[in-house]
Amino acid sequence: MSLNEQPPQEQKEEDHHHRHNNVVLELRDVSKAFSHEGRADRHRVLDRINLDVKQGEFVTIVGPSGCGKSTLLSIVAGLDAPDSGLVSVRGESSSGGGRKAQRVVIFQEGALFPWLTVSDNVEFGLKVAGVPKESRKAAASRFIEMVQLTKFAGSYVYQLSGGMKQRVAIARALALDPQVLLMDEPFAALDVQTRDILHEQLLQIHQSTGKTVLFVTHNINEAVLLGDRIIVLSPRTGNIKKEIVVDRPRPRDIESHEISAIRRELLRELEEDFQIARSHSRQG
Ligand SMILES: Nc1ncnc2c1ncn2[C@@H]1O[C@H](COP(=O)(O)OP(=O)(O)OP(=O)(O)O)[C@@H](O)[C@H]1O
Repeated sequence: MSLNEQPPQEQKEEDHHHRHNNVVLELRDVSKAFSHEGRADRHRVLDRINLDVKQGEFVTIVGPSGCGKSTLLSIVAGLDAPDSGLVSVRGESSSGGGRKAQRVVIFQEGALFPWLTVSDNVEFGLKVAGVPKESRKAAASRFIEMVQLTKFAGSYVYQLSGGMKQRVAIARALALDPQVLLMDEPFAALDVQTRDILHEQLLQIHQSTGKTVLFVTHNINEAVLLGDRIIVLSPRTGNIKKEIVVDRPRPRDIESHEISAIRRELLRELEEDFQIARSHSRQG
C-alpha cells in the first residue's frame, strides 16, 4: 500500500480494535462436534466459545477430562479446524492459512527427536524455516541458556530426564518466536518436585520474554499458581463456565490465604462437573 492509500474502513476498525485492546488471540463463536461410531448424533464438545487473550497474558484452562481442553488448544494451534467460528492471532484469521509458527504447542510428551542433541532439537524448526546456520546457532544457545541446559547442549535427548526434556521442548518452541505459546498439560507426567522447578522456570521465562501463554491443565494448583486468568470449561455446556482473574504477584504460595481462597472457589466450580463425569464413568 502506498502512503496515500488508505486501508478500507473495516480493516482500520479491526486494527484499532487490536491495538486498543492489545488482543493477541481472539476466538469468536468457536464450535466443534465429533461423531462417534455407530451413533447418528454428533457430540458437541465446544459450543460457541468466545475468548480474548491479551499480549503477555498467561491464561490457564481447566475442566474435567473430556471437556474439550485439548480440542480447543488444537483449534487455536491450527492443527484442527473448528466447525464454525473464527480464530485469529493478531487479527490474522487462521482459516486463511495464517502462519502456524505464530502458535506452537508443547505437549505432555515433548515430541522431540530423541536421537538428536539438545541443540539440534532446538534448531530444528529454524532449519526447516530456512534460517541461516549462524543465526540458528545463536538463537538455540540463547534459549537453551534460558531453560538452563547450556551444559547439556551437546547431549542426546534420550539421555535426559523427563523434566529436562520438557525444558528442551520449551526452548525449541521459544526459538520459533511464536505469538502465543500453547501448552497442553506439559508437566503432567513429571514428579512434584520437578514440576515445581519447571513452574518457577516457566514463570521466569514468561516474565523475561513477555510471551502470551495458553496453558491447559487439569491440575487445580497449577492453574492457580500460574495463571493471570483461569478459564473453566464445562463438559455440559461445551462453553466457558467461569473466568477467575488471579490478580496476585508471582511466585505464589498455594497455602497463602488469598491463593487458597481462589483454589477453593475453583474447586467449587469444578465439583459439580466432576461429579457428573464420575457418575457417567460409573454408568459406562
Ligand atoms: N478426533 C476425535 N474424534 C472423536 N472424538 C474426539 C476426537 N477428539 C476428541 N474427541 C472427543 O471430544 C471430547 C473432548 O476431548 P478433549 O481431548 O478435547 O478433552 P480434554 O478436556 O482435553 O480431556 P483430557 O483432560 O482427558 O485430556 C472427548 O469426549 C473426546 O472423546
